[in-house]
Amino acid sequence: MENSRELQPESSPANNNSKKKEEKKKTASRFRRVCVFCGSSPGKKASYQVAAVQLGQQLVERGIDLVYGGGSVGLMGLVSRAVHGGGGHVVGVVPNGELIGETLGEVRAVGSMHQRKAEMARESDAFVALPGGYGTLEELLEVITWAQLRIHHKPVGLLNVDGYYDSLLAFIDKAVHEGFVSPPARRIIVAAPTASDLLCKLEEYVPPPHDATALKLTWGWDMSTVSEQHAGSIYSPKPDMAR
Ligand SMILES: C/C(=C\CNc1ncnc2c1ncn2[C@@H]1O[C@H](COP(=O)(O)O)[C@@H](O)[C@H]1O)CO
Repeated sequence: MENSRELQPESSPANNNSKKKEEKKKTASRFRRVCVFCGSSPGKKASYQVAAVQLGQQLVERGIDLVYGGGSVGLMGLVSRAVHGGGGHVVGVVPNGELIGETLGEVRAVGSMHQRKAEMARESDAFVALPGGYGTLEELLEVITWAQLRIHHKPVGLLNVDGYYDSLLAFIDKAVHEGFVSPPARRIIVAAPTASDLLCKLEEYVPPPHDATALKLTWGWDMSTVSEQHAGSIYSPKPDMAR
């Protein structure tokens, strides 16, 4: 006997509703904004550039805004154009007076490079690093260090395109082995080879437990405005903990 679902015409309201539900399920994210660190150069392999575009497309598909350093060059340009071109919202955080070339979406001017990193971190619910150079590594390691110090509890993802970050991950494993990084702190870094896999892992991320000796620091600025902006934000620690 034919069941009722099979009897529904393609465009029936019942089918449309279930399609909408399916779409919502596929795109729902716990993140409002994700900060992306990536090369101001495109890199030599096409796979790095493809990954930047795919990450942008994944953000749009999941309804997540992009926060980034505001540049239009290299992988930065590719990911921001993918988000903006796909109808997503882009927030570029740029130090006053810095030459950034073409700008897309919302541009936030800050007073210095240090303020830029703080603003990008503060405005985001999670971080993703694509392949990049010194600037990318510095930004990545800073948010990892801030997570270790419990300044924030947001997930940090490494998009390990074509094994670009294998040697960094091996080095960090060595640092654990040699007693300079604790095993729980190693778990701060979430790595995956594709944007889709990485975002799925970040959605499920649970901050590691902290050892009793770990420092508990604050952001170091007045958080009142930010707390209001981020009311109901994910990973908000208990009131007695630093945000
Ligand atoms: C307009 C020109 C260069 C623009 N360069 C940058 N614009 C914005 N943000 C940048 C730029 N260079 C570095 N950053 C930040 O560091 C990361 C990339 O550094 P990397 O050394 O290339 O890995 C990136 O996430 C930015 O936040 C002149 O051509």
